[in-house]
Amino acid sequence: MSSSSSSALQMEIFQYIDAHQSDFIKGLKEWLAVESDSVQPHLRREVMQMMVLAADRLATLGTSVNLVNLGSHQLPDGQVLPLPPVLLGELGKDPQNPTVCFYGHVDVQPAKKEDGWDTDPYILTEINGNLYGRGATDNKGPVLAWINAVETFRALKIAMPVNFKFVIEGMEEAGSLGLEKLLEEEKQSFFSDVDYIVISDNLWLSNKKPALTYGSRGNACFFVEVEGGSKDLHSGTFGGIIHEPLLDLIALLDSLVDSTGRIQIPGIYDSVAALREEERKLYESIEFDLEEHRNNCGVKKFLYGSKEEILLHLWRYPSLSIHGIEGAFHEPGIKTVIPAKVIGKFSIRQVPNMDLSVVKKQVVEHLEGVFSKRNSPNKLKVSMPLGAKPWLADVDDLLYKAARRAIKTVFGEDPDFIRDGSTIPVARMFQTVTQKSVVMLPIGAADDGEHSQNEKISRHNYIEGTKLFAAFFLEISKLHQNLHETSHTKTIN
Ligand SMILES: NCC(=O)N[C@@H](Cc1c[nH]cn1)C(=O)O
Ligand SMILES: [Zn+2]
Ligand SMILES: [Zn+2]
Repeated sequence: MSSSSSSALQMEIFQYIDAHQSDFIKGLKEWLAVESDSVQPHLRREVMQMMVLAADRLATLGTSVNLVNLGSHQLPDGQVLPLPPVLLGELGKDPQNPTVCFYGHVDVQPAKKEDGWDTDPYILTEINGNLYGRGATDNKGPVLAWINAVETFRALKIAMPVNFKFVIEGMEEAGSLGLEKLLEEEKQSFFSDVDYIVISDNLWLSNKKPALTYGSRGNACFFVEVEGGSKDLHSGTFGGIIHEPLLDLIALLDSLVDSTGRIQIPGIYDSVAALREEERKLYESIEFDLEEHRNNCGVKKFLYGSKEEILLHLWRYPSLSIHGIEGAFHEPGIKTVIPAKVIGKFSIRQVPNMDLSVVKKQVVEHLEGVFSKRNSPNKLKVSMPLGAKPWLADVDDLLYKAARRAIKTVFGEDPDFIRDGSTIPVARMFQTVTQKSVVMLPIGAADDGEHSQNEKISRHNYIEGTKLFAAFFLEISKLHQNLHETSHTKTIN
C-alpha cells in the first residue's frame, strides 16, 4: 500500500472513531455498571456476569469466543468459590498477517460511595472531560478501547491487518488465580501462532505525556495471624492481665519497615540486581514532574527528593506496604474490646532477581524472631497467599517500534520508555510461556487514580487510545511484513 493511501485509510478510521465517541462511552457506561469486584467473595456472581457481558460483546464483532472454566478455589476461611472463566477470543486467521494477542481484565478493586467518592462508583459520570467510575481506567476502559478499534475496522469494512486474539480474565485484582495453568495448557494450541503480546493495564508516568512500559514489579503478599483465646474480651475486665493479639501484631508489623522506607527484613535486598551506570543515565532523560506526581498522590512530601531516587524506588527496588488488619475494630466509635484473632496483611513488591521462595523464608524467619522476643503465649501463623514475579522486556523488539510509531501518529510525540511499580502477573507468565515479545501500551494518565477514590479515564485518552490501538494494528502489520520480506530476500540471496 502506498503511503498516501495508508494515511487516507488512517484518516478514515480516526474520523469514524471521533464520530462515534458517544457510542463508545455508552459501551463503557454499561460495563462500569457491573460491580465486578473480584476481591470480595460475595460479589463473585457479578464478576461472572461481567465475563458473559464481555463474551457477548466480542461475539457481536464476529470473534469466536471460548469461556474456559477454571474450576474453583478455596478461601483462607475454608469457603470454596467458583473461579470466573477466562475468555479466549479469536478474530481472523490469515497466514499473511501477524497474530497479536491482547490481554486485559474486567474485574475491579472494591469501591463504595462511602469510601469518599464524589459520584456513584458504578455509574459512569462525565465531569469536565473525565469519565469517572470504578474500572474506568483499570481496566474496563482500555479493554473496550481495543474492542472499539476492532469495531471500527468492521464498521468501515476494512480488513483487519492482523489476526487478533483476546485473553480477558476476571481475577486479576485477586492475583490472576488459575491463569498460569491455563497459559501452559494452551501453549501448543491457542498461543501456538501468537507473534506479539500487548497489555494496556497500567498508566503513563505523567498526566499528559504518553508512555511505553517495558517492565513491572512482582508482588509477594503476606498474611500474619496472631490468635489469643477463642473469643473477644472486655478490655476493662481483662485488659492489663493478658498478652493482647493486636499488640503482638502491631509490634510485628512495626518491625518491617523503618521511617526512611527501608525494609528491615534481613537479606531482603541481597539479590536485587545491581544498578548499571547506563541504566541510571536512562532515568535522567525521562520527563517526570515531581510536583505533578505529588499532587496526583495528594501527599505533602515524598520519602526521596530527586526524580532518579523516586523512579529507582518505584521500579528498581522492592517496597513493603501494609494494607490492613482483619479482625480489628475499624468502624466509627470506640468498642472497648480486645480482639481474639487478628490478621495483618502486607505485601512486598518484587524486582529482578528476587526469588519468591527466598523472600517467603526471610519474612517468616524475621517475624518468628521478633515474635519469640515478646514471650507471648499467642499463636503466630505466617502465610504467603500470593506471589507474582517481576517482568522485564527487550525494548529492541519490533513490537516496541510499532507501538512507538503509533503513539507518535496519534499523540504527536515520542513516548517515555518506563517501568511500572505495580504488578500485572500475566506479563511475566506470557513471556515465559510463549517466548514472545510483550509490551505494555497504556492509555491511562498518571492522575487516573487506579484502586483509589474517584477513578477516571479522560474522554480524550479513551478516544485517542482507541485511535492508538487502531494505528498500532496498521504499524505492526507493516513492520512485520517488512521484516518477513527482508528475511525472505536474504534467504533467496
Ligand atoms: N493494574 C494492575 C494492578 O493493579 N495489579 C494489582 C495486582 C496485584 C498484585 N498483588 C495483588 N494483586 C497490583 O496491585 O499491582
Ligand atoms: Zn489492572
Ligand atoms: Zn488494578
